[in-house]
Amino acid sequence: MKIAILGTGNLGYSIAMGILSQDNFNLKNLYLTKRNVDSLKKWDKLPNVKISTDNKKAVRFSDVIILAVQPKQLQGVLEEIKPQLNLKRHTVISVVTGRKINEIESIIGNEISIIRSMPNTAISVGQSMTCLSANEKGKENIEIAKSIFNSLGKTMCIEERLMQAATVICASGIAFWMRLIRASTQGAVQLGFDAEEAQELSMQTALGAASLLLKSGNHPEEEIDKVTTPNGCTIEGLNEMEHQGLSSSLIKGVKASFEKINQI
Ligand SMILES: NC(=O)C1=CN([C@@H]2O[C@H](COP(=O)(O)OP(=O)(O)OC[C@H]3O[C@@H](n4cnc5c(N)ncnc54)[C@H](O)[C@@H]3O)[C@@H](O)[C@H]2O)C=CC1
Ligand SMILES: O=C(O)[C@@H]1CCC=N1
Repeated sequence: MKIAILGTGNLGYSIAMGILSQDNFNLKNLYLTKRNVDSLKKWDKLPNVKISTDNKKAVRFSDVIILAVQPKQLQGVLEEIKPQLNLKRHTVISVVTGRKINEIESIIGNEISIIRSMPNTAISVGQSMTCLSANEKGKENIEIAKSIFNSLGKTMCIEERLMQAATVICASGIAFWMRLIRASTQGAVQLGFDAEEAQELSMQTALGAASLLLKSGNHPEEEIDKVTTPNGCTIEGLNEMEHQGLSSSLIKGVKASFEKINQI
């Protein structure tokens, strides 16, 4: 696969990290662009990686174009690369928050494959949850996007109207879960563990909880029932957390994030 990432900032960098660290990724060339390429220099020596500020050149040398710039930068980049786009050859994948497929089509047309995608930063370690939607032409090439993002985690094809919600749950969700892990770590320190041990305990326990649900297919409450000994310490802690608004604050946070994303 010949892939270009236009705008290799936080998210673009994470995607590049993921692609370059997966041994089984079918990569021929990876073209990375950004305005100041200094932070990408360490990859310049890799034989299949090219670093540049030149978006047009990156498009000419690639088949899959991943757009990873800020929302306000997208229009300029699309206008710049439009003359280089080949309707048969190129698949354009946008990971830009809040920019709809029809906005992209209004600049580069609807005869080219356009896939709107929302990965999260766990893509750098091959564990992203990535949602995908495509325009009519893009539906023919959705397998290309799936093969890229399935190599870097899991994918789900969704209706485009749900893309903002998916962004909150999966992309912002990484930050939400980090805070929960940090809070649990702080609790463990208060109970006597040193900071490093506390974080390891919290991280592995979070991974174990998610793995239990993934492997068993069970509802979280079914697993909670197995842990909550009657009159025991788990239900005592859980009920106190709920009295303090744990579930309610998470749901309100998700809603606030969703309201904000609709203003971006
Ligand atoms: N799914 C997720 O987990 C996340 C998604 N995002 C979304 O991803 C997009 C990028 O966000 P970040 O990576 O945080 O932004 P960023 O500002 O770190 O990266 C954007 C990059 O684009 C480059 N750039 C700007 N104009 C350019 C141009 N004309 N040609 C080539 N490169 C250009 C900049 O130099 C910068 O390196 C945004 O739409 C953001 O909302 C951001 C963070 C996390
Ligand atoms: O915070 C944001 O607006 C972006 C979109 C999802 C993750 N980061």
